[in-house]
Amino acid sequence: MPSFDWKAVQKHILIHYRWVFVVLFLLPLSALYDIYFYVRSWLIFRVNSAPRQHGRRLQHVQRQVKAWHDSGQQQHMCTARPGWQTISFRQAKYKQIYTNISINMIDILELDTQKQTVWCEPLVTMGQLTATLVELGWTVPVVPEMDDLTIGGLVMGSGIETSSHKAGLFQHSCVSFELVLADGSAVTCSETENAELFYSVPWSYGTLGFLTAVEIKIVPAKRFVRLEYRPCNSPAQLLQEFSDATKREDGNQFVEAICFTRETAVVMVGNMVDSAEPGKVNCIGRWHMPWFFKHVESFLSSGTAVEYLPIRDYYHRHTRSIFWEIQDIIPFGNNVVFRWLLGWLVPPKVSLLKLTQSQAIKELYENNHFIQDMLVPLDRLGPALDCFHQEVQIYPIWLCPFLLPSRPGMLQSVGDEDRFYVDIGTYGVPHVADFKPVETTRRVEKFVRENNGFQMLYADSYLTREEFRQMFDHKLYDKLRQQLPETTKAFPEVYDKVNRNARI
Ligand SMILES: Cc1cc2nc3c(=O)[nH]c(=O)nc-3n(C[C@H](O)[C@H](O)[C@H](O)COP(=O)(O)OP(=O)(O)OC[C@H]3O[C@@H](n4cnc5c(N)ncnc54)[C@H](O)[C@@H]3O)c2cc1C
Ligand SMILES: NC(=O)C1=CN([C@@H]2O[C@H](COP(=O)(O)OP(=O)(O)OC[C@H]3O[C@@H](n4cnc5c(N)ncnc54)[C@H](OP(=O)(O)O)[C@@H]3O)[C@@H](O)[C@H]2O)C=CC1
Ligand SMILES: CC(C)=CCC[C@@H](C)[C@H]1CC[C@H]2C3=C(CC[C@]12C)[C@@]1(C)CC[C@H](O)C[C@@H]1CC3
Repeated sequence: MPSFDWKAVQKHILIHYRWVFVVLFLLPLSALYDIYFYVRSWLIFRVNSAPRQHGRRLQHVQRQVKAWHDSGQQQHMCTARPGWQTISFRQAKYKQIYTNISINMIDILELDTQKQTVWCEPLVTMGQLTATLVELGWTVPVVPEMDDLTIGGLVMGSGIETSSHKAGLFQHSCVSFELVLADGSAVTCSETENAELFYSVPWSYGTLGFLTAVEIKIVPAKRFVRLEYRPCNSPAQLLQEFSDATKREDGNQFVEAICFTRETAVVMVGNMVDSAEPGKVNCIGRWHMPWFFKHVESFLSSGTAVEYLPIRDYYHRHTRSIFWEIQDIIPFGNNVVFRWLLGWLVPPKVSLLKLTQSQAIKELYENNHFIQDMLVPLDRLGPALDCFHQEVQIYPIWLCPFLLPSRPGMLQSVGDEDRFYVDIGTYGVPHVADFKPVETTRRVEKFVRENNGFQMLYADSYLTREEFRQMFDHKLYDKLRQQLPETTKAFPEVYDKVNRNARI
């Protein structure tokens, strides 16, 4: 009588019935968390207590860094933000070894409508910022999609959205940064003050100093986004439609595409408007509405169409379904009965999914899942889609164009001129026979490197240190690390924080 393989049964349940735990526990917990921080942020902003608290919090960060300095600088430093709270695929191993500096700065400090900027602390999230600004008729030029993305992570890492073909990456909307350096001094930098530091902060992953405030441009927000859906039925049609929409000078404030197969895609072009045509408003963000990407897919059969989305519904259109990742977590999540009954609790927080994932789930995502955002020159989109199709065959694919301005810093486009790039986002289960995470990812990384592209570093990066330095221009970064006080003692290099071996 063969013995019963309890471990196999347990693994099967943990993987195939994860939705039970997610629906019964994580969804309610996530909702409670969001309600608490929404009310807290609303109150703090209304009573305007944040600016006074900021000075105290800044001194707290400085004191911690000076204490590290006085204790003999035994270990590198990093922020104390728990790794499970970050919108990155893994948790940072170094947080258990380095000296953790608490930067619990989570408030919007000041909105200056004359200067048209907003001052934020680094743990302000995109959901918090849009909820505050849009109500007042303002927004920021680039609103990265997911609610829980923080200003600190989007500056020190990277941020992109469908307005990036006009406004660049999130970093290109930033006017100035306030940082605490390795000697405990607080400095501000901008294009006119400490400019080399200003250009080196983006993509530095907290290895030049601790970010304590960011000044970001604001632009007027209108009530709706007029969104035009343009189905494409061949790769050639997609490339033409997507490139024309991206390069068009006037209009097209928002451009993105979702590829549903190698042949089919929907290009979406949007513009902010103050009023909507009757009967064409789609409040896609409402709890009971379908997942956005499923709604977009329906236009492949119904043809070109125009809708008007309330602006916050548009900004966070992929949030409820975590792009399309939720289908692997709650497979029936788009079912109309589930949506009407429990849709108001969705999505589970990425942080809690990270915090509670079992070893079986981690192994499943390690060996049968691929999550990457690769940034390639727009004129290499065709070969890039061929490469992704050959290597992983994951659909949908998210395409988001962006303008990379010619500026000093880690991201240098070929020929030192402003250049259009495209973010190719692939998140899901590979459908190729011989998927091997390391070998496959390294082949894709090689394609991206050879085509003057970049890898978004929230994902698993298998680049060697040499390959990483080929992909990202370290000239100014290395100069700053030598010039800034105590920096090489205080912080590792970016590579040491983002390569796959630095994460679990
Ligand atoms: C149900 C649940 C869900 C959670 N989900 C998240 C999450 O998605 N993101 C997350 O950062 N933490 C999350 N947390 C972690 C939360 O920050 C911890 O409970 C933390 O230890 C609370 O710290 P505190 O008691 O000092 O509260 P507080 O001092 O009020 O909060 C401090 C910490 O909470 C987090 N935080 C506070 N406000 C925000 C904000 N506006 N945006 C992002 N983070 C903020 C930051 O990590 C911050 O360091 C969650 C916790 C629970 C119980
Ligand atoms: N639409 C988009 O653009 C999306 C982007 N992303 C990714 O998510 C990331 C943002 O995730 P989020 O959770 O907000 O960021 P994280 O907390 O993951 O931070 C990213 C990096 O920035 C560093 N950092 C963050 N805050 C500070 C600070 N105040 N001072 C110094 N260093 C800091 C962190 O250092 P440390 O490790 O020391 O804490 C970490 O290395 C982006 O970088 C992007 O790659 C994900 C989804 C969508
Ligand atoms: C639009 C850009 C630039 C990036 C989008 C990236 C996201 C789709 C991923 C970033 C972190 C990822 C995580 C997961 C899904 C996809 C992301 C949100 C999980 C929730 C998948 C399930 C695992 O158990 C936990 C993962 C945490 C990180």
